Amino acid sequence: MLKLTNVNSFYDRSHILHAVCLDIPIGKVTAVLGRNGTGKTTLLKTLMGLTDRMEGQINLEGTEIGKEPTFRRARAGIAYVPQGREIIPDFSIRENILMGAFARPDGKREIPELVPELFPYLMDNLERAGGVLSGGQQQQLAIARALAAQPKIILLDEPNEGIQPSIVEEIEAVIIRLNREVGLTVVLVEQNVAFARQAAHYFAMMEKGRIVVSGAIDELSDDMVHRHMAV
Ligand SMILES: Nc1ncnc2c1ncn2[C@@H]1O[C@H](COP(=O)(O)OP(=O)(O)OP(=O)(O)O)[C@@H](O)[C@H]1O
Repeated sequence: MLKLTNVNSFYDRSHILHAVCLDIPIGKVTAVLGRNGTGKTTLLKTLMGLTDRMEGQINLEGTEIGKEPTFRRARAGIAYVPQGREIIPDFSIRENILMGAFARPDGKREIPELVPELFPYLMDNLERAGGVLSGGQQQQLAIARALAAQPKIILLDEPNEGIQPSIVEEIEAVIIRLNREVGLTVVLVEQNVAFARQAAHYFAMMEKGRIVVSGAIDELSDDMVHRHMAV
């Protein structure tokens, strides 16, 4: 279990997450849902230690990690694919992928073995600059970079945002495979409820920095979606 207990999180003096308690089961997909600005990205950043300050506990399979710096959380097996992807445009595909390898437990810098299978385009174009890729290819690259750390848990922030529809289905299929076939634990921030229902086992709905309802995905009712996600 990745377990958050009474987590409060801050940017400078702005108090964004309020008393968040959430159990994220290992080996499953948990979807984090909610309107824009409700703190979904902040929840992922807090798990990575990327907000200015946090109070409360984050426990990963019995070890408290809430006070650890980001690189130790990465070494502990948590990888982060940020919203907007944050590819370095002047670095090649290879260099962008290998940036993720800094957190590999054995210190090796290698293209992860899943890349040829999941993202053949990237494998065939390793020397191309990251900046010339389409949004969908950059999303693939950001996932490949996360996999280079050999993570146990992958945090995905709106992986389909701004991606052409033809590639959305490919990315969705990869996310499902990463869980069902590779066995990764996935925390998925998602606006597309249909995909969340398809991919996730559990959900957490956020409103104003709080988790207002959570549970098994088949307990996510249309009424909850309407109440907490309609604009
Ligand atoms: N670096 C920052 N400094 C101060 N406030 C911030 C910062 N980043 C985000 N916020 C604020 O924190 C709140 C939650 O933002 P967050 O990005 O976590 O929401 P979100 O649910 O992920 O929204 P979106 O779907 O738009 O990404 C918002 O009010 C936002 O303005």
